[in-house]
Amino acid sequence: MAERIAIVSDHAAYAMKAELAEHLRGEGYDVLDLGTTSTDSVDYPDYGYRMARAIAEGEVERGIALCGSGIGISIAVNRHPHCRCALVSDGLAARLAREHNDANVLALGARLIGVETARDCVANFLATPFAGGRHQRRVDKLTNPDFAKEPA
Ligand SMILES: O=C(CO)[C@H](O)[C@H](O)[C@H](O)COP(=O)(O)O
Repeated sequence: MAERIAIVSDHAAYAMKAELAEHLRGEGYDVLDLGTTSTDSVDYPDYGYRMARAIAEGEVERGIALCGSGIGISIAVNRHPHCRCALVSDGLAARLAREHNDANVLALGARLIGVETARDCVANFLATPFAGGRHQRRVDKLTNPDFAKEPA
């Protein structure tokens, strides 16, 4: 069965969201588009919330979140403790976000990168498994900050 991927953006990234959603559908993914639905001005925290809710409720395991810079939406998604959202602007960072950080949301800035770069980021994000090992211990400390402690 096709993996379901959620995608959200604010108005600043509406066009890039539409482009990525179409591309992903062409690649065979089941794309859950959680808005926004036009270039009318909206507030990115509301869309970060939608993404976080889709993950919390098990509708998707992974998602893509966009705004003008990617900064606002990544902060918004990361306010929700079950989300590990990585803001990236190249394919290598997208790969490392999966490999080392087990990121479950990829954030992109539509005003800062072009659509080809965005596609490359998405492709790397979706294709790369989490490496586990030493990275699992660190991700556990992100999931439960009580596990993090003063370094020795
Ligand atoms: O959160 C952001 C900046 O860190 C995003 O780029 C937003 O998309 C941006 O702030 C929206 O700006 P606008 O002037 O309201 O279009």
